Amino acid sequence: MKKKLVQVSAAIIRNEFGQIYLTRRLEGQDFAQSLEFPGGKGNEGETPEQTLVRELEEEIGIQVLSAVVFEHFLFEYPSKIIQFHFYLVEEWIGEPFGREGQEGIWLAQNELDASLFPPANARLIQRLLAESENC
Ligand SMILES: Nc1nc2c([nH]c(=O)n2[C@@H]2O[C@H](COP(=O)(O)OP(=O)(O)OP(=O)(O)O)[C@@H](O)[C@H]2O)c(=O)[nH]1
Ligand SMILES: [Mg+2]
Repeated sequence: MKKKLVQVSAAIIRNEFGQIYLTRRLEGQDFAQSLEFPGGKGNEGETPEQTLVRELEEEIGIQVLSAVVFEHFLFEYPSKIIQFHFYLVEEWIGEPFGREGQEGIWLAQNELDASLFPPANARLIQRLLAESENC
């Protein structure tokens, strides 16, 4: 059967100290306990940016003021293909917290570890690590 194509928007939320806000996926979700960039699946008729703004409000209670495209890419999982829309978010209102009960942490960009994330994130994390060497 043809795999379903799922649209997902997620954010690299970076503060003035070069730290990134990550959440831990909950039991019952795929990749439970993995770290993730907050975000989620698009609803019918939404643009990727609208999805991002809605998901960040729902999941971590912040209002996005600016989101810059970081990378769009496709990743094939055994059961589906995900079209990812990653944004860099450096301006927002509110203090992020796990609104759905998920743990949230701030981690220095140069301390990201791909082994703690779902496989789709590996290349993105490599890029963030490489870019953090220039800071
Ligand atoms: N948010 C997010 N999802 C990711 C990342 N990496 C990655 O493979 N994914 C996958 O992308 C999909 C995102 O869906 P999600 O579970 O966050 O969706 P959602 O917030 O709309 O939740 P729901 O489906 O429970 O309503 C999942 O299959 C998840 O495993 C990531 O860094 N952030
Ligand atoms: Mg989500």
